[in-house]
Amino acid sequence: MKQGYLTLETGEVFEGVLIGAEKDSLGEVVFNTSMTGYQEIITDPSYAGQIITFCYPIIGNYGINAIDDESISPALSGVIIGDLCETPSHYQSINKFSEKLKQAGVPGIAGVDTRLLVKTIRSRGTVKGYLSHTKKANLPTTAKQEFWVEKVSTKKTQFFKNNGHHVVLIDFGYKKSILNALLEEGCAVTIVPYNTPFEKIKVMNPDGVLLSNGPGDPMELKKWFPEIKKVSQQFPTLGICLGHQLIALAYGAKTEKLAYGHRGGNHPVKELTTGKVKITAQNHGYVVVDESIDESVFAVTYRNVNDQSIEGLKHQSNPIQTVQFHPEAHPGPSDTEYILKDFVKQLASLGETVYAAR
Ligand SMILES: NC(=O)CC[C@H](N)C(=O)O
Repeated sequence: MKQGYLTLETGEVFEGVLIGAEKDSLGEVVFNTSMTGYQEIITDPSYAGQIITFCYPIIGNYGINAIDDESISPALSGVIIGDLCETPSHYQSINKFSEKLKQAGVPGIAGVDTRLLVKTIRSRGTVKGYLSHTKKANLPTTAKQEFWVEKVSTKKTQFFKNNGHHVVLIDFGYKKSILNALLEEGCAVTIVPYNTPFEKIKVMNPDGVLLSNGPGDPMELKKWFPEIKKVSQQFPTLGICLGHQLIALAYGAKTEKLAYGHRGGNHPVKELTTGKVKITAQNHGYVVVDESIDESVFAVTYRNVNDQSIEGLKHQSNPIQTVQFHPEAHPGPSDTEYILKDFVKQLASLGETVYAAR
């Protein structure tokens, strides 16, 4: 195995051995604290452009199976792990973690002191890093700014037939588990590209619309805020993660970047109406700014127990709900799967809703 290096823009260099695809890679170095679920994590399109550090020390031990991919292929820029297991043991395993990376063209580095790296990111804030086979004094500055949503969103509209309500899923980089959750509830689902205008969605005559998760800074989608607002004014709407941020922005709120993001499977979130705490799966670097919420338009429904950040919003008069966390889980706890179920259930009761004048 070849020696490799991770150079952070703040100057620290971490050594290890290169795994996966043989290529250098630049990305935002983030960390995920989940103890399981590496397959779902590397295939979550929201990680496009990022290099993930796995906090859990052993990765690859239960292999890769045929069912847990969250997308067609990993879109992330790299992985950083402690111990790589090359002898997986699980009855469903069909591949090795390192092989999966190689096949997807994703480079990685193993044998890294991930504990020290995570401590570094926690003190520095999220930093850019460069994965390569040589030590670098500086990060490449020539890399062009990518628009990751464009890369991971579907190019074509896709239809999934079913007997229940028709939901349009706007694909900013959706996780397969969101689609599966809708299909399990009996929904017919139409997946549309991220840049589908309101008029086109209107013609599809959905019973509800779901705005998916996705990579990058939500402000990159500024051009689409008016369309998103129109969609939510016309149809019962649920926003998940990036979808949550986009709806907030479309109504005039602001987002900001967290110091080092929430990524993991045990983020406690308080439901404000009941005081109950749910344990959630999370993966986000941006949050909606508290002070920017117009409370006559949106009520805050959930808050993160650790840092009090906004985790959910509900429109004061229309059926628009958003969550910053991932109710579809995969990986992570299913405490909040009722959010997707309730979204579908309310479509039944809404029928021909007469919307309040806005
Ligand atoms: N999972 C997501 O949808 C992530 C949303 C956004 N890209 C963020 O990092 O905050």
